[in-house]
Amino acid sequence: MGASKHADNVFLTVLLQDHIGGLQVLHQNKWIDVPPMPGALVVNIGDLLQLLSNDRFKSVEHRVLANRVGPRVSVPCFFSTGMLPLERLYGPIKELLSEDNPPKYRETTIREYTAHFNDKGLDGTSALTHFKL
Ligand SMILES: O=C(O)CCC(=O)C(=O)O
Ligand SMILES: [Fe+2]
Repeated sequence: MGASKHADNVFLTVLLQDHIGGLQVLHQNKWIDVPPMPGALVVNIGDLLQLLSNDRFKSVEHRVLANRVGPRVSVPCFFSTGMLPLERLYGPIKELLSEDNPPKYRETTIREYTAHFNDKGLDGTSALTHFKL
């Protein structure tokens, strides 16, 4: 199993890796290995937390290389309302906004956001761009 470059379409992901590894994060335009550590959980910021925090927290672009000795098992736990048909709107948290920090994103529902993310596919671009003001 591998995964091409993407950021998660959730608020937060908590990930348990096995000893095989293969997860890489994009840092300063370079792919960096996230070495597996026994008992450690990897916490990834997702696109929705980036949107809520008005870019204060940036979602991490990551990928998984499959060309390692396998088999590989990973257990990601995604924090989101998922596909629940909620009409609730999410946008940059009002308390964080000011004249110097105007909203960078329009409000959206998790349903709309997820639909856009899925339609777009893992083409290496950020789904957030679509919601930028
Ligand atoms: O398997 C992994 O280490 C990460 C998987 C992943 O990026 C995802 O499910 O979004
Ligand atoms: Fe991911």
